[in-house]
Amino acid sequence: MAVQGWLLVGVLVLINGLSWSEVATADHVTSSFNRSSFPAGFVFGTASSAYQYEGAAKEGGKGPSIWDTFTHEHPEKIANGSNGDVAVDFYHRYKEDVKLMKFIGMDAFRLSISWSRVLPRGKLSGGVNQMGIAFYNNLINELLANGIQPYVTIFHWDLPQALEDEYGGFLSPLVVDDFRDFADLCFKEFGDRVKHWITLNEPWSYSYGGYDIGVFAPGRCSPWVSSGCLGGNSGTEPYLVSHHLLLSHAAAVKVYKDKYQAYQKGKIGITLVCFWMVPLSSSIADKKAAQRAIDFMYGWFIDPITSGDYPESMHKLVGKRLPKFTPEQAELLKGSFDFIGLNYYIANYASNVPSPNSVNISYTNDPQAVQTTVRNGKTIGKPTGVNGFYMYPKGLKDLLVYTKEKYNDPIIYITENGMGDANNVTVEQGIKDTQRVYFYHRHLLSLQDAIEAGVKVKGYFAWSFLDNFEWSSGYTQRFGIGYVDFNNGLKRYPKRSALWFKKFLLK
Ligand SMILES: N=C(CCCS[C@@H]1CC(=O)N(Cc2ccccc2)C1=O)N[C@@H]1O[C@H](CO[C@@H]2OC[C@@H](O)[C@H](O)[C@H]2O)[C@@H](O)[C@H](O)[C@H]1O
Repeated sequence: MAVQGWLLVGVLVLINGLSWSEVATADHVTSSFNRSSFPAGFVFGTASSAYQYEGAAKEGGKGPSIWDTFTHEHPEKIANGSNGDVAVDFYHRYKEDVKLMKFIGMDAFRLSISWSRVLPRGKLSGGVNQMGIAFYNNLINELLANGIQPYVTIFHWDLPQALEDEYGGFLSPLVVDDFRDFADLCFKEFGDRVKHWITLNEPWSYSYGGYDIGVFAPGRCSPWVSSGCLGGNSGTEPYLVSHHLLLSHAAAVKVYKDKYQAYQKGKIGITLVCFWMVPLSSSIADKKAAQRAIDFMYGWFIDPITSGDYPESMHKLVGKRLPKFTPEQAELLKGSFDFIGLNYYIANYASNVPSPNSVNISYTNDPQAVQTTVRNGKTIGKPTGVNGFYMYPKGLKDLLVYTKEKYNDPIIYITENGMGDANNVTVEQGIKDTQRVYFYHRHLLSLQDAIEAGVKVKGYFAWSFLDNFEWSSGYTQRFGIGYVDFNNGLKRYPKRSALWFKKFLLK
């Protein structure tokens, strides 16, 4: 749908008996809360990832990724057996979509590079796919031509299948040099225009999803966790994979700082995810359990890149199963970022597990903390369209203040924040996402509180720009501020939330 279409929809909102102020009021927005409520230069954007958006899975010289393999070989692991073969066809429609981002008034767009689109065989020695390089150059140039800054994630889980086949991907230390070479290629080809780099998206999710519970590619876990896993050990492999993810991150940062940053003058960081953890009771045991839950989800990664080692609680509870950094690796990791990217979605209650499971050893069981969402019959927040996900805006501020106080007051970008709707209503109903407007309004108020508390947050990215392929949920959940009609040519429509952002972002 061209921009004119979105403009028309905007006008229709007015004609449809709802003036801006009525829409605004109806959508919990006061005209006093808007872009100017944030520091000058604060960046507002939306986020995406290659496998969830691009489609063209076998086009333009792209090689297979583990997500292409996982969705095709194990459709039972994805809702409705769907996949990212076409996704939302961003590969072909990016120019139209960039115009829509401009229509909304976004300052930036977060995208990821498909490793196997630029290096089909995963390694430099396997050859660079110039059509892949051209796609990302065209996309970056289109964004810049429309006044939108590209924030680029180098790895958003879509490992080339060739590297999984050759040495087990991130289970092997061999991945570090190949990731370093991939990152180097990205810096060389795009770094003259890309000034914000994110090495990894949510290493926690890649390890936990792919190797502890096996719901994500490559679908590994212990047999007692799930009979559907394709081999694996939930007590050891998540720790090995995260170790190699961290070493890969550090290697890429070193290359950027040694070879490019001085003259390209960009910044580099990593995106981590953390649920805020609320002790289920005021007992010391539950307060300690909440801290352990944060250590095992967030400290697992932010501790090594700030102190050069894993959290003490992980050493204590994981023991010999936790890999060790050499002194040289620790030095490479310490301070390996200019900013921290943080993805925030939900909070959970955490409570102590009094009798640890010594038989079923896994990453999930190691923290001896169980996460729930109900206390005294009341859920932790308002429900969303995603089972088990409840709104907890205060957790965003709490997580930010925790990071400021515990990790030496780093520069932070919120690189993802959003909520999902169930994909079970008509288009007309789906675009009236007043709950999402409420979600964003409340979370931006919480973000404003964090900034007022002195947290150095420099930007905020809504997940997501468009409804897209939501991993194991396929297309059954909609996270976009832009609606995609999967049953009618992937047409795009602005949701109420997109129009709310347009008003919020007016300069
Ligand atoms: N999806 C994740 C993390 C998945 C961790 S592995 C396992 C699978 C899963 O859905 N969840 C729950 C979850 C979801 C979101 C964040 C953390 C944890 C898991 O813990 N993170 C960000 O969340 C965004 C929203 O994810 C959806 O969250 C609800 C899920 O039901 C749905 O499958 C997932 O795509 C993704 O689109 C982004 O690509 C990704 O960076």
